[in-house]
Amino acid sequence: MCRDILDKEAALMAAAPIITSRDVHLYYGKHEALKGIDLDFNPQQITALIGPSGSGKSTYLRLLNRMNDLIPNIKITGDIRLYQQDIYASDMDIVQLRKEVGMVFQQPHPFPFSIYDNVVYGLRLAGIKDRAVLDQAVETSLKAAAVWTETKDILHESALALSGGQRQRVCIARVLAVKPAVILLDEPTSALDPISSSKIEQMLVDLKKDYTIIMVTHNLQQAARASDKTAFFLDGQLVELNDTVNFFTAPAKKESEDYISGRFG
Ligand SMILES: Nc1ncnc2c1ncn2[C@@H]1O[C@H](COP(=O)(O)OP(=O)(O)OP(=O)(O)O)[C@@H](O)[C@H]1O
Repeated sequence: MCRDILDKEAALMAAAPIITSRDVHLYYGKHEALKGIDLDFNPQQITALIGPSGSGKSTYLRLLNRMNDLIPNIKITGDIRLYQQDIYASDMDIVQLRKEVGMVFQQPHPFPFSIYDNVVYGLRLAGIKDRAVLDQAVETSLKAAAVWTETKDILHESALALSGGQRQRVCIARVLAVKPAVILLDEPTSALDPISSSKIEQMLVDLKKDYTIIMVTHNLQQAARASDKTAFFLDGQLVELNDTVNFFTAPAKKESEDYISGRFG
């Protein structure tokens, strides 16, 4: 779908945003959790979504690959586009959308299969059976996710036997294997120890040359170290989107300054 309509390379060369969102509102029943979000995401950048608990970061992130769709009593208005295509259009192929916009969750939960079978899961779903193609995808994806060295000799052992940090990197490899354009991460390191967290952080920085990365994080140091742009959410609104360096050194809004200096949240 999307790639056929607007060439990905052209979008990259023009540095046009890959995802645009305009006046996005989301209601859980009567509760307005997002109150008119305008936010774009550029290729080859990491954008950190930060803000206090309940400010709407995860809700917004999940909108970008329609993970909220099955929640009862939900109402979404506004316009969200991937490669200029309305992802909430009635003819949107959601399987294809989720291939383009992959998601990594907070808890590192691989499937209860081998490491190999985890990584090729999406490819097999897409009908790919050629062993050489699958083998190559496993190696490339595990290398890109910085977990190849630890797993190359145990590919056919259970992914559940790995440490939390290794499991999370296998989950990231599983997403990378289907070659998405965008990777969404919802607090990907909050369940991990500092060493595992920093490996994942470094890996994301290495990956950004090939992806658009959008990450919810509560860790302000992580946002400051790893992201190019920071989007600060408060009470369902986007208070400020800024270059990360500017956000943390000279925020444009008083609420941002209060948040990063620990005055609330
Ligand atoms: N499935 C749901 N049903 C009803 N209300 C929800 C649901 N998910 C989130 N909310 C509400 O929407 C608001 C935003 O929640 P959301 O989880 O997006 O915030 P967040 O900024 O990601 O918070 P946290 O940092 O704690 O994860 C909150 O008031 C929350 O209670």
